[in-house]
Amino acid sequence: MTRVLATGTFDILHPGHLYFLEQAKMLGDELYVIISRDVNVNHKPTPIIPEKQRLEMVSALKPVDFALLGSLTDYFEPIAEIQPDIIVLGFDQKFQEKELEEALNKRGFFPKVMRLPQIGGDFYSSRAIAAEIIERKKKHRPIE
Ligand SMILES: Cc1cc2nc3c(=O)[nH]c(=O)nc-3n(C[C@H](O)[C@H](O)[C@H](O)COP(=O)(O)O)c2cc1C
Ligand SMILES: Nc1ncnc2c1ncn2[C@@H]1O[C@H](COP(=O)(O)OP(=O)(O)OP(=O)(O)O)[C@@H](O)[C@H]1O
Repeated sequence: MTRVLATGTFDILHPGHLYFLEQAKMLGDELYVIISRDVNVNHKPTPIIPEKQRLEMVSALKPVDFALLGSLTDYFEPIAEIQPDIIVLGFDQKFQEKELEEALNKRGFFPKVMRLPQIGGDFYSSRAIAAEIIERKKKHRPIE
């Protein structure tokens, strides 16, 4: 049994997320997904969708066997529980493969870390969807 782990915010779901999770699942037999905690999303605007709802939606996706909320304080805590054989990184995740692998090795974990590709599409990004909603709202605002 090969256990794959993917991580992310998954705020407003789109086919880019689905592609990422499908590719991840194809690398092994079971796919675990860690959902970022609201308080830990500091590298971009705070998610619109609260963490429990993000978890509920990701859990329901076909490639996902088990999704869970991440730790509030220690990113290595869920890794110890899950014991993944492979950790996948998305095309835009800031972690570097080698650095992450070294940090994991220091703590006694030896998964393979792999970077997955991007799939293009106009609304294949949560922020692009949010930006479009704001633009349309502006256009349809009645003239005062
Ligand atoms: C190996 C690994 C473990 C992670 N564990 C947690 C965690 O326990 N709690 C959390 O809030 N975020 C955790 N994250 C962070 C994210 O889920 C995500 O990578 C981060 O928010 C940036 O990616 P995004 O912009 O695609 O959401 C982890 C990330 C990695 C790579
Ligand atoms: N178009 C895409 N193609 C492939 N992977 C994607 C795509 N969009 C998101 N992902 C991956 O899905 C995971 C979760 O992504 P995240 O929650 O950051 O969504 P996002 O749409 O990239 O968000 P934002 O637009 O706010 O940056 C990340 O690993 C990310 O690389």
